[in-house]
Amino acid sequence: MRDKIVIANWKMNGSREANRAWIESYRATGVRPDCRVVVCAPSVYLAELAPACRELGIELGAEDVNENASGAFTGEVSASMLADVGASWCIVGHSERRHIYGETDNRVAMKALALAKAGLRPIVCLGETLEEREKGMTEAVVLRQLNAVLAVLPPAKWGAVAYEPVWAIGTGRTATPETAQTVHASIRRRLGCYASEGADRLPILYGGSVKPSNARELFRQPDIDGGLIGGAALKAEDFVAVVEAARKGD
Ligand SMILES: O=C[C@H](O)COP(=O)(O)O
Repeated sequence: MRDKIVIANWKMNGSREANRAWIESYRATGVRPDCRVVVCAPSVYLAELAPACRELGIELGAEDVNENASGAFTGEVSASMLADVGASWCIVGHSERRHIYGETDNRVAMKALALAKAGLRPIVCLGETLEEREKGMTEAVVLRQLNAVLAVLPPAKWGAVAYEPVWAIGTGRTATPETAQTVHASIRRRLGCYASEGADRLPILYGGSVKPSNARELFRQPDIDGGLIGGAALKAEDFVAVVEAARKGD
Protein backbone atom coordinates (compact mmCIF):
# COMPACT_ATOMS: atom_id res chain seq x y z
CA MET A 1 0.00 0.00 0.00
CA ARG A 2 1.27 3.45 -0.88
CA ASP A 3 1.62 6.12 1.81
CA LYS A 4 -0.70 9.07 1.43
CA ILE A 5 0.71 12.56 0.86
CA VAL A 6 -1.06 15.88 1.31
CA ILE A 7 0.66 18.86 -0.30
CA ALA A 8 -0.21 22.53 0.16
CA ASN A 9 0.32 24.87 -2.76
CA TRP A 10 0.18 28.39 -1.39
CA LYS A 11 0.55 29.88 -4.91
CA MET A 12 1.32 33.65 -4.85
CA ASN A 13 -0.07 34.20 -1.36
CA GLY A 14 1.48 34.95 2.00
CA SER A 15 3.77 37.38 3.77
CA ARG A 16 6.36 36.84 6.50
CA GLU A 17 3.74 37.70 9.09
CA ALA A 18 0.98 35.58 7.53
CA ASN A 19 3.38 32.64 7.19
CA ARG A 20 4.34 32.84 10.88
CA ALA A 21 0.65 32.93 11.80
CA TRP A 22 -0.02 29.87 9.57
CA ILE A 23 2.79 27.94 11.27
CA GLU A 24 1.50 28.87 14.73
CA SER A 25 -2.07 27.87 13.80
CA TYR A 26 -0.82 24.55 12.39
CA ARG A 27 1.16 23.92 15.59
CA ALA A 28 -1.85 24.83 17.75
CA THR A 29 -4.01 22.16 16.10
CA GLY A 30 -1.68 19.55 17.62
CA VAL A 31 -2.17 17.41 14.51
CA ARG A 32 -0.21 14.17 14.31
CA PRO A 33 -0.40 13.40 10.60
CA ASP A 34 -0.78 9.83 9.45
CA CYS A 35 0.61 10.84 6.03
CA ARG A 36 3.47 12.86 4.57
CA VAL A 37 2.77 16.58 4.65
CA VAL A 38 4.45 19.02 2.27
CA VAL A 39 4.07 22.80 2.02
CA CYS A 40 4.99 24.41 -1.31
CA ALA A 41 5.51 28.12 -0.81
CA PRO A 42 6.79 31.10 -2.84
CA SER A 43 10.57 30.70 -3.11
CA VAL A 44 11.34 33.98 -1.30
CA TYR A 45 9.90 32.53 1.90
CA LEU A 46 11.45 29.06 1.81
CA ALA A 47 14.59 29.81 3.85
CA GLU A 48 12.58 31.37 6.66
CA LEU A 49 9.98 28.59 6.65
CA ALA A 50 12.55 25.76 6.67
CA PRO A 51 13.37 25.56 10.42
CA ALA A 52 9.73 25.76 11.54
CA CYS A 53 8.64 23.16 8.99
CA ARG A 54 11.44 20.82 10.04
CA GLU A 55 10.36 21.11 13.67
CA LEU A 56 6.74 20.34 12.75
CA GLY A 57 7.59 17.40 10.48
CA ILE A 58 6.42 19.28 7.39
CA GLU A 59 8.50 18.82 4.24
CA LEU A 60 9.15 21.95 2.22
CA GLY A 61 8.61 22.49 -1.49
CA ALA A 62 8.80 25.20 -4.12
CA GLU A 63 6.16 26.06 -6.70
CA ASP A 64 8.31 26.26 -9.83
CA VAL A 65 11.92 26.10 -11.01
CA ASN A 66 14.02 27.05 -14.00
CA GLU A 67 15.32 24.10 -16.00
CA ASN A 68 18.85 25.53 -16.34
CA ALA A 69 21.56 24.99 -13.74
CA SER A 70 22.76 28.63 -13.64
CA GLY A 71 23.47 31.59 -15.89
CA ALA A 72 21.89 34.64 -17.47
CA PHE A 73 18.22 33.96 -16.71
CA THR A 74 17.17 37.13 -14.91
CA GLY A 75 14.56 36.57 -12.24
CA GLU A 76 14.71 32.78 -12.36
CA VAL A 77 15.57 30.30 -9.59
CA SER A 78 17.47 27.03 -10.12
CA ALA A 79 16.90 23.63 -8.53
CA SER A 80 20.18 23.79 -6.60
CA MET A 81 19.11 27.18 -5.15
CA LEU A 82 15.85 25.63 -3.94
CA ALA A 83 17.78 22.76 -2.33
CA ASP A 84 20.17 25.28 -0.78
CA VAL A 85 17.34 27.02 1.11
CA GLY A 86 15.76 23.80 2.37
CA ALA A 87 13.27 22.67 -0.26
CA SER A 88 13.11 18.97 -1.09
CA TRP A 89 10.03 19.02 -3.36
CA CYS A 90 8.93 21.26 -6.24
CA ILE A 91 5.80 21.53 -8.38
CA VAL A 92 6.26 21.44 -12.16
CA GLY A 93 3.71 21.78 -14.93
CA HIS A 94 0.99 23.35 -12.82
CA SER A 95 -1.83 24.37 -15.17
CA GLU A 96 -1.33 28.01 -14.16
CA ARG A 97 2.23 27.75 -15.53
CA ARG A 98 1.11 25.86 -18.63
CA HIS A 99 -1.78 28.20 -19.46
CA ILE A 100 -0.72 31.63 -18.17
CA TYR A 101 3.00 31.33 -19.01
CA GLY A 102 2.79 29.00 -22.00
CA GLU A 103 4.93 26.20 -20.58
CA THR A 104 5.14 23.27 -22.97
CA ASP A 105 5.25 19.55 -22.14
CA ASN A 106 8.93 19.58 -23.11
CA ARG A 107 9.77 22.45 -20.77
CA VAL A 108 7.93 20.74 -17.92
CA ALA A 109 9.98 17.60 -18.59
CA MET A 110 13.24 19.59 -18.54
CA LYS A 111 12.24 21.16 -15.22
CA ALA A 112 11.50 17.74 -13.70
CA LEU A 113 14.87 16.52 -14.91
CA ALA A 114 16.68 19.54 -13.43
CA LEU A 115 15.01 18.92 -10.07
CA ALA A 116 15.93 15.25 -10.02
CA LYS A 117 19.55 16.10 -10.87
CA ALA A 118 19.63 18.43 -7.84
CA GLY A 119 18.11 15.73 -5.61
CA LEU A 120 14.62 17.30 -5.34
CA ARG A 121 11.34 15.44 -5.84
CA PRO A 122 9.25 16.80 -8.73
CA ILE A 123 5.48 16.95 -8.29
CA VAL A 124 4.37 16.60 -11.91
CA CYS A 125 0.98 18.20 -12.58
CA LEU A 126 -1.29 16.95 -15.35
CA GLY A 127 -4.79 17.97 -16.32
CA GLU A 128 -7.24 18.75 -19.08
CA THR A 129 -9.22 21.93 -19.72
CA LEU A 130 -13.01 21.93 -19.75
CA GLU A 131 -12.98 22.18 -23.56
CA GLU A 132 -10.68 19.15 -23.80
CA ARG A 133 -12.91 17.16 -21.42
CA GLU A 134 -16.03 18.04 -23.38
CA LYS A 135 -14.33 16.88 -26.59
CA GLY A 136 -13.53 13.52 -24.95
CA MET A 137 -9.80 14.24 -24.91
CA THR A 138 -9.13 13.89 -21.18
CA GLU A 139 -7.13 10.68 -21.29
CA ALA A 140 -5.19 11.69 -24.42
CA VAL A 141 -4.17 15.04 -22.91
CA VAL A 142 -3.22 13.66 -19.50
CA LEU A 143 -1.22 10.75 -20.96
CA ARG A 144 0.54 13.07 -23.44
CA GLN A 145 1.63 15.30 -20.54
CA LEU A 146 2.67 12.23 -18.52
CA ASN A 147 4.62 10.65 -21.39
CA ALA A 148 6.64 13.84 -21.96
CA VAL A 149 8.15 13.58 -18.48
CA LEU A 150 8.47 9.77 -18.58
CA ALA A 151 10.56 10.19 -21.74
CA VAL A 152 13.32 11.94 -19.79
CA LEU A 153 12.93 10.79 -16.20
CA PRO A 154 12.09 7.34 -14.76
CA PRO A 155 9.27 7.31 -12.18
CA ALA A 156 11.65 6.34 -9.37
CA LYS A 157 13.03 9.91 -9.60
CA TRP A 158 9.61 11.56 -9.35
CA GLY A 159 8.08 12.68 -6.06
CA ALA A 160 4.43 12.49 -7.13
CA VAL A 161 2.02 12.91 -10.00
CA ALA A 162 -0.81 15.39 -9.42
CA TYR A 163 -3.93 15.08 -11.57
CA GLU A 164 -5.60 18.49 -11.54
CA PRO A 165 -8.45 19.00 -14.00
CA VAL A 166 -8.14 22.67 -14.97
CA TRP A 167 -11.92 23.18 -14.69
CA ALA A 168 -11.79 22.16 -11.02
CA ILE A 169 -8.99 24.47 -9.89
CA GLY A 170 -10.14 27.33 -7.68
CA THR A 171 -13.68 26.99 -9.04
CA GLY A 172 -15.34 25.07 -6.22
CA ARG A 173 -16.26 22.50 -8.88
CA THR A 174 -14.50 19.33 -7.68
CA ALA A 175 -14.28 16.25 -9.87
CA THR A 176 -16.45 13.55 -8.35
CA PRO A 177 -14.42 10.82 -6.65
CA GLU A 178 -15.44 8.43 -9.46
CA THR A 179 -14.42 10.87 -12.24
CA ALA A 180 -11.06 11.49 -10.59
CA GLN A 181 -10.55 7.76 -9.94
CA THR A 182 -11.11 6.97 -13.64
CA VAL A 183 -8.29 9.31 -14.69
CA HIS A 184 -6.03 8.17 -11.84
CA ALA A 185 -6.53 4.56 -12.95
CA SER A 186 -5.44 5.50 -16.51
CA ILE A 187 -2.34 7.17 -15.12
CA ARG A 188 -1.66 4.13 -12.94
CA ARG A 189 -2.03 1.80 -15.95
CA ARG A 190 0.41 3.88 -17.97
CA LEU A 191 2.88 3.89 -15.08
CA GLY A 192 2.46 0.09 -14.95
CA CYS A 193 4.81 -0.07 -17.96
CA TYR A 194 7.50 1.18 -15.59
CA ALA A 195 6.74 -1.20 -12.72
CA SER A 196 10.34 -2.40 -12.58
CA GLU A 197 11.41 1.22 -12.07
CA GLY A 198 9.35 1.86 -8.96
CA ALA A 199 6.24 3.26 -10.65
CA ASP A 200 3.87 1.23 -8.45
CA ARG A 201 5.13 3.20 -5.44
CA LEU A 202 4.63 6.60 -7.10
CA PRO A 203 1.79 8.51 -5.42
CA ILE A 204 -0.90 9.96 -7.69
CA LEU A 205 -2.51 12.97 -6.01
CA TYR A 206 -5.75 14.72 -6.90
CA GLY A 207 -6.00 18.53 -6.96
CA GLY A 208 -8.90 20.86 -7.70
CA SER A 209 -11.20 22.36 -5.06
CA VAL A 210 -10.28 19.76 -2.42
CA LYS A 211 -11.63 20.87 0.95
CA PRO A 212 -12.35 19.32 4.36
CA SER A 213 -15.87 18.35 3.25
CA ASN A 214 -14.84 16.32 0.17
CA ALA A 215 -11.30 15.14 0.92
CA ARG A 216 -12.21 11.88 2.66
CA GLU A 217 -14.31 10.52 -0.21
CA LEU A 218 -11.63 11.47 -2.75
CA PHE A 219 -8.81 9.91 -0.70
CA ARG A 220 -10.80 6.68 -0.30
CA GLN A 221 -10.51 5.92 -4.02
CA PRO A 222 -8.04 3.13 -4.71
CA ASP A 223 -5.76 5.17 -6.98
CA ILE A 224 -5.99 8.54 -5.19
CA ASP A 225 -3.00 8.72 -2.88
CA GLY A 226 -3.62 12.18 -1.42
CA GLY A 227 -4.06 15.71 -2.64
CA LEU A 228 -2.48 18.91 -3.93
CA ILE A 229 -4.40 21.60 -2.10
CA GLY A 230 -4.68 25.26 -3.15
CA GLY A 231 -7.34 27.48 -1.57
CA ALA A 232 -8.01 25.21 1.41
CA ALA A 233 -4.29 25.22 2.28
CA LEU A 234 -4.22 28.94 2.98
CA LYS A 235 -5.92 28.47 6.34
CA ALA A 236 -3.94 26.07 8.54
CA GLU A 237 -7.06 24.66 10.23
CA ASP A 238 -8.66 23.76 6.89
CA PHE A 239 -5.43 22.25 5.64
CA VAL A 240 -5.12 20.17 8.82
CA ALA A 241 -8.70 18.94 8.31
CA VAL A 242 -7.69 17.75 4.82
CA VAL A 243 -4.55 16.11 6.29
CA GLU A 244 -6.78 14.34 8.84
CA ALA A 245 -8.92 13.01 5.98
CA ALA A 246 -5.88 11.09 4.74
CA ARG A 247 -5.80 8.86 7.84
CA LYS A 248 -5.15 5.20 7.07
CA GLY A 249 -8.10 2.90 7.45
CA ASP A 250 -10.70 5.69 7.16
O1 LIG B 1 -2.18 23.29 -6.78
C1 LIG B 1 -3.33 23.30 -6.36
C2 LIG B 1 -4.43 23.32 -7.28
O2 LIG B 1 -4.29 24.29 -8.26
C3 LIG B 1 -5.78 23.30 -6.64
O3 LIG B 1 -6.19 24.57 -6.23
P1 LIG B 1 -7.59 24.70 -5.45
O4 LIG B 1 -7.52 23.71 -4.32
O5 LIG B 1 -7.64 26.12 -4.98
O6 LIG B 1 -8.65 24.36 -6.43
